[in-house]
Amino acid sequence: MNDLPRPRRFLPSGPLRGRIRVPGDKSISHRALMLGALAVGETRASGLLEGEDVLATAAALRACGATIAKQGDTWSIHGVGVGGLLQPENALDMGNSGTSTRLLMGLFASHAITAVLIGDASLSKRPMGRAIEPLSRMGASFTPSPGGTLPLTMEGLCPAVPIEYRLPVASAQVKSAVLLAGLNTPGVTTVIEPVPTRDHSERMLRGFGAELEVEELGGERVIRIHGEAELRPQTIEVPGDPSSAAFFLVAASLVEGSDLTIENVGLNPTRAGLVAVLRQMGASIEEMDAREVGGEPVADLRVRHASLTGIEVDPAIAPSMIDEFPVLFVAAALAQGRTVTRGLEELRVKESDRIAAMAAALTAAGARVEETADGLIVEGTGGDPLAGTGEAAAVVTHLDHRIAMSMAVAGLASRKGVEIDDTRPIGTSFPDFESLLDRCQA
Ligand SMILES: O=C(O)C1=C[C@@H](OP(=O)(O)O)[C@@H](O)[C@H](O)C1
Ligand SMILES: C=C(OP(=O)(O)O)C(=O)O
Repeated sequence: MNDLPRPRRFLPSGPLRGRIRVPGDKSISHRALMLGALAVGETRASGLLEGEDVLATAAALRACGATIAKQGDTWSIHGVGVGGLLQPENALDMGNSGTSTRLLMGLFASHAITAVLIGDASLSKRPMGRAIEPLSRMGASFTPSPGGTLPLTMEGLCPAVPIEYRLPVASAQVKSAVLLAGLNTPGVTTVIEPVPTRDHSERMLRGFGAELEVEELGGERVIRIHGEAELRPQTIEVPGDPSSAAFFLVAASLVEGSDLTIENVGLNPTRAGLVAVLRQMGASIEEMDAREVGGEPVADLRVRHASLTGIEVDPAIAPSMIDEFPVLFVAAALAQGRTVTRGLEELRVKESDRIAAMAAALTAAGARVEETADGLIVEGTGGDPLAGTGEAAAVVTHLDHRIAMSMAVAGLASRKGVEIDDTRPIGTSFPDFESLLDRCQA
């Protein structure tokens, strides 16, 4: 990130129209690089997200011996083989990325290497204990900063010890960390998921040839990975990121006259919660040309302006739209009536405390919002633009890309605009967000 904050005012918008493509899925991009780095031979990935978070993963894997380079539109990854990661010489900078940190902790845990992980001010506040706990049981040792945060030093163990681990929090990052550690661990490593979370790791591990079984047992998902795996290099096409498409789905729903098609959006059921919730609120979202890309369901989404109505969001759907709540709160702020969300404690340990940050930001923008311990209650305007007192509402983003983009969308549906204190964090997941938004308003 450059040194100086980059503020921007997002002004009331005319209709959003045309056809756009959002960049590649962030979760899938991280995993493509990691599994490519563990396969012997060349993996090729197209559509890879070139956001700062994914580039942090690429840099860390290079420091551990993988060769990763872009050739034209395709990324080429020459892996070192499972068990072949080298000791990095310097501290690995994870930037703003929780996914890079926790998944790489998993990879390193079963390699005989020592690694130092550092991150930015936001990442350095986030809890790493959730990954440290199971990985310690597998034999890795960790020296985190007080509170279980970065910077931390870790030492992997080879051979590590296989475990059976029931996830105490619904976290795809923790699940993936244990599965990735299991790749280089003798025997079978088992993760039990009481609540299903995104399953990109499972899909891609299988795609690379790992022996992995998923069983439904008494309402839980039991995932078993057979260790000392050999991964075969793959050609991967990364679908568009539904978490990035989310901002445009809400923006086009809110702004009158909009008719926008977002091409090639990943619609894995463990990620598609927002589409279902917006439809429940009355949104007009049509799925066209449903197909499979890179082992993931994908469609083009046509979204047209519609009047939204507030709902009670079922907490069970939360994991499948966990990163989309900030922008859902914006949709709720413009809907008719009250929207109630619950069961969202996890939002408090993302890049920022997303419940508190969105409550403050939306209140500044003139919305009526009540913060609870585990969610927000939002009284919508019934479609009237958000009107704060005085000039454009000033919003603090706390180094959180999703707060910045959500409040940019709020600006489009406001009377006087919304002033974001810093747009730089957007580059972590969606570098061309602003230019795409400008383009479809033209
Ligand atoms: O596994 C992943 O790629 C992710 C899992 C989620 O985090 P948690 O595992 O902390 O819920 C999500 O919020 C994050 O953006 C990406
Ligand atoms: C929570 C997020 O990412 P991460 O945990 O990888 O920082 C996100 O992208 O919203």
